Amino acid sequence: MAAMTRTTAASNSASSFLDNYGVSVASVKEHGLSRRICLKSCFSGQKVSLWTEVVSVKEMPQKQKRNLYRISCAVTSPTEPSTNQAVVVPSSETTRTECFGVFCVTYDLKESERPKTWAKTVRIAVSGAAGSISNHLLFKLASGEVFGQDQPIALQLLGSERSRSALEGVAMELEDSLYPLLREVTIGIDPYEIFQNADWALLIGAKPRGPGMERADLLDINGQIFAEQGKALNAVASPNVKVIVVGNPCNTNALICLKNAPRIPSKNFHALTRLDENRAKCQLALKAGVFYDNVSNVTIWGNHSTTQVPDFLNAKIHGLPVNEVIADHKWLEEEFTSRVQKRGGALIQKWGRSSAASTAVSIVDAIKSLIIRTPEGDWFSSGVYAKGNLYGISEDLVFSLPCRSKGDGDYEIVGDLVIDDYLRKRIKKTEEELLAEKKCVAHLIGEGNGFCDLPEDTMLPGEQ
Ligand SMILES: NC(=O)C1=CN([C@@H]2O[C@H](COP(=O)(O)OP(=O)(O)OC[C@H]3O[C@@H](n4cnc5c(N)ncnc54)[C@H](OP(=O)(O)O)[C@@H]3O)[C@@H](O)[C@H]2O)C=CC1
Ligand SMILES: O=C([O-])CC(=O)C(=O)O
Repeated sequence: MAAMTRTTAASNSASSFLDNYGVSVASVKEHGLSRRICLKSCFSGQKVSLWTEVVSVKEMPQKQKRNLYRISCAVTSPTEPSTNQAVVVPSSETTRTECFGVFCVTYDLKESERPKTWAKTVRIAVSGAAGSISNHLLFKLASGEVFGQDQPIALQLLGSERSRSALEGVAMELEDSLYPLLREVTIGIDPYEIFQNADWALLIGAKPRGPGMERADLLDINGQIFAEQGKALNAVASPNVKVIVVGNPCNTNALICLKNAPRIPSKNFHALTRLDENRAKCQLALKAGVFYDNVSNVTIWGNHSTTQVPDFLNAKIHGLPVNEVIADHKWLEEEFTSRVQKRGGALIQKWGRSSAASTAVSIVDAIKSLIIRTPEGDWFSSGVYAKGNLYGISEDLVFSLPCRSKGDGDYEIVGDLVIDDYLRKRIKKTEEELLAEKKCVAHLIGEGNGFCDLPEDTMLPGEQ
């Protein structure tokens, strides 16, 4: 693997020194006469701020047909200034996972510019990275808008043979954007490599439903992608990785993914229903004639499909129940619900393609909801593993529910919403749909043979 390298234990104390501080050499790449060294992480501990840079690379005599490089790393800290050396052995096989272009060089700030407080790099794996949603999302992630302006980012981008060239194009645009927080970009087609040590996995890539394709076929084709990716996450991602599944049908894909990743807590898997919540807030604001930041407590129940249940009963405008602000109850029960359910399709009719920018924004919202404390009394919607919910919903599903977070990446399900007959009937319907989808993919979640008997009106929001 040309891009994979390791430091030899026999070299000297440098590799263990580097390891101790969370720094390792990720790759050595030849560019004409020069060699670019990719450091795996720039680490800042709580007690000492460290800075690492490769100051020289010297080719050593060939041994067993491999090049050895002696890399001198200057590692300095306020308390422990030191210079060490490590020997790096690039292996001879070739892989398609590699650090990209400018991201293979050491990030090199002047002493006076070195931030004192930067945290350990957050590793974000993104699948479907050359697709439309990613084209908006990646730049938001790299800019610091999501994780904060003192948080270095590594983007690990998963594509396929199909998108290989486009993926390089994406990485070139990231290069040209000169984001100071973006320390690494790796691109590749093997989830076992791209998901290595991922702290977040944003699973966007999925096959769109083609003309004449049955939903059952879509469930099976995409289910296989998510089963494989679940296995890869299980094998190589951070044990506490947070996974947001966007690729449709996202609830069932998320269920497949978590069932194939037993090492990772099921709680860490989400299906994106935040776009639906945002759409619902917008419609309520429009009807009430208020700006949308006055709308809160909006829940999307169930599946990201046209059976989803946008909840106006528990929602609030200006802190008041929606029912008290919008007198037109017929509109709420009929038009509002259907508008939110079909908003994706309405947009496709206008644009000629499905929501990409607003989906990227909603992924950002979904991440922020987990890393920032939920405002007192409010909640957000996410498709989560429905274990321990207080609403009598089948446990073994990924179901959109009201959630609240302390901002530590974790969340709890909010258990005290009012469910009236109107809501109950509709929640039942979306639950039945998810149970039917689950039966279709039984073969992908270790529950025997898949058998598909889907309700006729099962659709994605973008289908009409
Ligand atoms: N949950 C939600 O709220 C929303 C979900 N979505 C869903 O997100 C997904 C991505 O949307 P978007 O980025 O607009 O789509 P694009 O078509 O622009 O990109 C999708 C990517 O999926 C990958 N892919 C994986 N397997 C296949 C396959 N068998 N055939 C074709 N492409 C494949 C492709 O990348 P590669 O070749 O690199 O694998 C492609 O770049 C879709 O499933 C869409 O339905 C969209 C909007 C909202
Ligand atoms: O159906 C689609 O692919 C798009 C989608 O999920 C949405 O707009 O909510």
